[in-house]
Amino acid sequence: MELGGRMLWALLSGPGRRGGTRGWAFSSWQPHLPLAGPLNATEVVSHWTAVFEKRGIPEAQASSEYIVAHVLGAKTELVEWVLEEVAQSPCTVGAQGGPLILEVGCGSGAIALSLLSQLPQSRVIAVDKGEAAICLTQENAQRLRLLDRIRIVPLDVTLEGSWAHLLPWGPMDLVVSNPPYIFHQDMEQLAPEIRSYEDPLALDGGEEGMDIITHILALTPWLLKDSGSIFLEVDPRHPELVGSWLQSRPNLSLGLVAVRRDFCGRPRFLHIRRSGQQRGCPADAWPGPQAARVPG
Ligand SMILES: C[S@@+](CC[C@H](N)C(=O)[O-])C[C@H]1O[C@@H](n2cnc3c(N)ncnc32)[C@H](O)[C@@H]1O
Repeated sequence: MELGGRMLWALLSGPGRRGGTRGWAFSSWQPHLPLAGPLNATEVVSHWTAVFEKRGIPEAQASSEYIVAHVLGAKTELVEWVLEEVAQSPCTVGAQGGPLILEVGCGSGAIALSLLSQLPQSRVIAVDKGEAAICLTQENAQRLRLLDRIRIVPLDVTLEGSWAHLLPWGPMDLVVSNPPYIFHQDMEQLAPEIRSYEDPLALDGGEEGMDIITHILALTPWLLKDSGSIFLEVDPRHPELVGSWLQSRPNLSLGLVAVRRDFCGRPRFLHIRRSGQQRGCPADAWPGPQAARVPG
């Protein structure tokens, strides 16, 4: 966090800033576009994406977003939302006093392990189909001494019948996922270094980016408690698509109850709940697919 803060501070300080005794390599950069304030986060991201591109910095947009998000403390949006829900809703507390959580596509384990460290009564099942991801989550859990509350399971959610052994603790209170959600046609537009080094299966969500998302949702009648919730990170086009998909499948008893935006204002996080709960909608409640169109 401190590094990100220093980096953005140095970046925003513009030409001439030398970084004092903690000199920073970027501090002598001469931005090509003047930064006129006040700026919002999106404008800062755009500005530095352009500068990074000009300088040949790899993953210009992603790097710029990452740094700005980090500085603004927005990097863990999804995790924070889950924590808020747990704090507010007695329904999400499992028999042990903390929610039982399933993470689909755990990658390095960042989401699962953040939740476990914040929820000392909680237990997590983390699944991923990638062997490297499983090993990494295992390593990180060990390093953080959280192994006693996490089960790390190699599993492809698209394979039928693989779920039975996933419920040693019974149905889950929460399902959390940052699944592969990039639209297939957008994969070509990814930066070359992402295409070269990232496993496309970790990112490519199929034609409309919904392949893994719909598998997760379709499995929830077996995996999720009646009062359970699903939190997903998605593409900005997905709130509308997922809302419509759920409306056409009432047998799943799932409703999109809230959407949150990322620090750039894009609708990127979904809260889906199994019906049967009669709670009021939160302030950021999902207005329905028709109202959800993002202008421009
Ligand atoms: C976008 S990454 C997210 C990683 C991590 N949760 C995070 O937020 O950084 C998606 C993850 O989903 C996993 N994945 C992709 N398809 C899957 C499938 N069919 N079943 C289980 N995991 C899958 C990938 O291996 C990858 O680790």
